[in-house]
Amino acid sequence: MPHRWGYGADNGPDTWHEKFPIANGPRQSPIDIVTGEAQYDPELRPLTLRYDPSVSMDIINNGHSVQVTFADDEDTSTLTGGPITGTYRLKQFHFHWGSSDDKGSEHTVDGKLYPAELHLVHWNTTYPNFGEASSKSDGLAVVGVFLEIGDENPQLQKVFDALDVIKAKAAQTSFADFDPTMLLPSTLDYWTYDGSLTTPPLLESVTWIVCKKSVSASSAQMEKFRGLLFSAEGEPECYMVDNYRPPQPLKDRKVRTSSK
Ligand SMILES: Cc1cc(C)cc(S(N)(=O)=O)c1
Ligand SMILES: [Zn+2]
Repeated sequence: MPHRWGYGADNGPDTWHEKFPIANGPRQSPIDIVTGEAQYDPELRPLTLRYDPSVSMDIINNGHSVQVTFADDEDTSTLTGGPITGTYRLKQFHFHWGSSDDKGSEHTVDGKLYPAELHLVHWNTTYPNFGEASSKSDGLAVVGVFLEIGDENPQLQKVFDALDVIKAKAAQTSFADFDPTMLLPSTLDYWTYDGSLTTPPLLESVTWIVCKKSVSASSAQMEKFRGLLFSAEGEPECYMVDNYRPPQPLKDRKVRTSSK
């Protein structure tokens, strides 16, 4: 059985470079966002996120995260504006979280870790499909939203309620009529930089758009993420926690901000 990548001691982020040498590439993600060094760019436009709940399909435990997938054969749910040109189509969203509330996000802000991070993944429709786009330098755009411990989040509760039936790796269930707009913060000011997928194959094809404002989740809701398993049915149980890559070197990149 191939030695699959993961987040454990013997297959975690520090080992990924062995099979995916791009792990040490020039535009890897996530990064620590140093707010004082982010450059305000007046040419950055507001984000336009137009999501249609009718194209949400199912929710899956993919062995690395919990992911909600969308039908992406038309421009039904799109990202335009912001730092990108053209139209990017929503493909899926997923989360990264910790084993406790003091860690879990992938991006950090002035060294601060959040308990979780939502990633809304979009692909550039100048390419024929997600697979083709994922290998192009301008192929993907991922909107990151931090989760903070606070009031229970009724919109997120629909995601948490589905987790009981997808506990093990490869489990999935239908997840229709979900509007991811409800997961977004009230204002969409953002930082943006050129980066990569944060898990293998770590392709350097992502324009990252990290929202400055976070959304809330209660500690009890966060605990539900931690009941998921990395392991499949019939395998020794391994709880899905700490599925985040730590910040990577900024190297020759600048982070821009949409607001002063
Ligand atoms: C492997 C991978 C695939 C996708 C679509 C998105 C990511 S991430 N965590 O960079 O948003 C990783
Ligand atoms: Zn992610």
